[in-house]
Amino acid sequence: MRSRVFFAYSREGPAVSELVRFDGVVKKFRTPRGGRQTALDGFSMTIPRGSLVGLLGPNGSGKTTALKVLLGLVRADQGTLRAFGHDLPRDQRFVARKMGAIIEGPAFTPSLTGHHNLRLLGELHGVKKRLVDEVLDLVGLAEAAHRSYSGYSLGMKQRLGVAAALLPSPELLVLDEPMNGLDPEAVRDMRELLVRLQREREMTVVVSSHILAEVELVCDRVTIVRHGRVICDDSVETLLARGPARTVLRGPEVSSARELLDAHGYSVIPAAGSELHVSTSGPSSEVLRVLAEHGVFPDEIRREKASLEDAYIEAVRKADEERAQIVDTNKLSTRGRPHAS
Ligand SMILES: Nc1ncnc2c1ncn2[C@@H]1O[C@H](COP(=O)(O)OP(=O)(O)OP(=O)(O)O)[C@@H](O)[C@H]1O
Repeated sequence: MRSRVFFAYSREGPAVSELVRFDGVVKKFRTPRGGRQTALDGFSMTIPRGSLVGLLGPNGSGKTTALKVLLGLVRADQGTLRAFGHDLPRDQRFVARKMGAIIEGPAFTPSLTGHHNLRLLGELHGVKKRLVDEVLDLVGLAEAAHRSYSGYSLGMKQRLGVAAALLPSPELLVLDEPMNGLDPEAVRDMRELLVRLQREREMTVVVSSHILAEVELVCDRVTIVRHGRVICDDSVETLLARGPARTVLRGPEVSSARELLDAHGYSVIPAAGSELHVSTSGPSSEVLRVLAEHGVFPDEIRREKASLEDAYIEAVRKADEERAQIVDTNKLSTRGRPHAS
């Protein structure tokens, strides 16, 4: 039989396939100088039940704010948010019981052991000691459970954070940058843990991250946020299939090729071994034509499948282009408007 921790599937009748839906959510913060900082600007996304969602976006794009709104830590100014078939913030208390989270790093008492820290948190949720042992085991900290938290590595601290988030037996686990600052081994442990929670425990997991290669490996869905708006909310498969292909150029002339292609609006990433990765929605021959017209001839050219990084950079570039066009159009229409007399 399933343990109590994870026996959390819908008791409200048929399973809701869409666990969360943000629709046009707006959040503006007051700044110390009395201004307004827009963190969410019509934010819309869905979280399907059972998915492992990667929430991506540049620093300050609104990821943490969106997660805080979902968790009831911040109140939206406009828009609608539904979770588990309930409206938020109206039914926040009901929905809160179904979610576990780490936002901006968990706070633990350094002098206490991992086990003791969790016992104290467990008392808040009214959970039994057995459950504390179970979550510690699940995150791979059973052996280190009775060591003091201050001696834990960063990876162990992050996993203890996940263990704490699992204490309320959540259906939805929300983790803000759980892989931040971890070494490759700890990243791998965290990746395996997330996949296990999703596949074996049937949990829905949302992770915000800047580590695109990891997101590509573990997530089945990606939401990209830019300037408080969602510019892509899709399965990783669809995003990669729809995204640009990559033309790889190699040779001594790649730095001039980079300048040229940059100037022609291509997304260009320099890589190791004098390689240049060029995201292209059209055929590689278009890239070669631009180079040849300027007398630049790479030694080697090959075409590769795009990575999530290519798709991400392309999505952000397109969104910025569209935004710049809207700004230009607004400027023109303001200039063209007759002055009030
Ligand atoms: N409490 C607050 N008061 C004022 N401004 C805030 C507050 N919280 C967030 N912001 C601003 O809202 C915007 C979005 O911030 P948020 O933390 O949601 O971004 P993020 O995508 O999570 O960034 P990062 O990747 O750096 O964690 C930023 O401009 C930030 O400075």
